[in-house]
Amino acid sequence: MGQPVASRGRAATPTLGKAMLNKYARAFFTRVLTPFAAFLIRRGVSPDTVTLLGTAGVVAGALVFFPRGEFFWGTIVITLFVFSDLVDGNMARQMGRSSRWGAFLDSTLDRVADSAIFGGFALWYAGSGDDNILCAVSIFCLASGQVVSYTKARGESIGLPVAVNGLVERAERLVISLVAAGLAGFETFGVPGIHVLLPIALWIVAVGSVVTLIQRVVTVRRESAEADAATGQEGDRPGGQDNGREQGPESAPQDNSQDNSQDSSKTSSQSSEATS
Ligand SMILES: CCCCCCCC/C=C\CCCCCCCC(=O)OC[C@H](COP(=O)(O)O[C@@H]1[C@H](O)[C@H](OP(=O)(O)O)[C@@H](O)[C@H](O)[C@H]1O)OC(=O)CCCCCCC/C=C\CCCCCCCC
Ligand SMILES: Nc1ccn([C@@H]2O[C@H](COP(=O)(O)O)[C@@H](O)[C@H]2O)c(=O)n1
Ligand SMILES: [Mg+2]
Ligand SMILES: [Mg+2]
Repeated sequence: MGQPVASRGRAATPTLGKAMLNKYARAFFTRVLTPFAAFLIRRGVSPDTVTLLGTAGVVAGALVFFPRGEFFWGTIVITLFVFSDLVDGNMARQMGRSSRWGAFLDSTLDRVADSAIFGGFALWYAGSGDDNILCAVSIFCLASGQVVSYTKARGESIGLPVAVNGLVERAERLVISLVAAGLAGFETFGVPGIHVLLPIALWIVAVGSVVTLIQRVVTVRRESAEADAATGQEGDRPGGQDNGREQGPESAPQDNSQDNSQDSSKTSSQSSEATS
């Protein structure tokens, strides 16, 4: 235990295909948000509170405004709250209290927030937006985003490094769709034709998610074949460890305490992101 199966006996696999925002923007926002995170800590606020309130704000912004076509104000409210996702981890690290529970809560509530955002778009197009195809594209963005996240979570839970993030990970999905929604909201203030940005963004997120899904599935396929070859296991033998549910030592959830001295709850791939 401790190290992903596929990386045992060789150097740690670098994370390939790192998405642009996680690579370049995270460090910038970490610097900008660190004083605010320190302020919240001094006021006795906990990282879990920030995670919960941030998610509640995103969900409220998305489900109150988007179904009514109020994209400008919806985006403003969501933007105010969505950065809590960078603040909570920042606080936990400053406090030296990064935890597995915190990692679980953070990722789980990310899924809730994403569902509300793309669900809000779907509700608009199903109602007054009156466009069945864009309603379907919004639902596709919602579902494919969840599946993209699941591939990494499941791959890591069966002990693989999943050393790829792919073209469009969560930060890209959010930035592309929210910038477009915010700008589309200017239609209400008299800017003609700008609402077309939202459909364009949804199509980009939908296609990008498919590409990302393929990148991750191909990576997990390769890594699991390598891991099975290295350990002499057959992944598809009858009654065998077909899916990691039988928790032998090779398939047990990782103890990442060796991976990242600052954050024992990070997965191996998150560790490589954090250190690059
Ligand atoms: C003139 C006005 C125009 C009006 C329109 C403009 C409005 C502004 C619009 C949008 C800004 C949206 C910003 C959204 C930023 C989102 C940042 C964020 O939440 O990033 C999340 C991520 C956190 O990492 P985690 O480790 O918690 O997440 C993991 C990850 O998501 C995995 O993803 P997946 O596998 O699904 O791919 C999950 O698997 C895992 O479970 C999960 O835990 O942070 C990053 O990734 C770091 C990068 C942050 C980049 C932020 C970029 C912000 C860019 C532009 C902001 C512009 C702001 C302009 C404001 C203007 C206001 C008028
Ligand atoms: N309530 C929380 C939230 C997060 N964490 C830790 O932060 C990591 C995520 O960092 P972000 O910069 O992406 O927010 C997460 O893996 C946890 O280790 C926490 O402990 N408690
Ligand atoms: Mg977070
Ligand atoms: Mg998060």
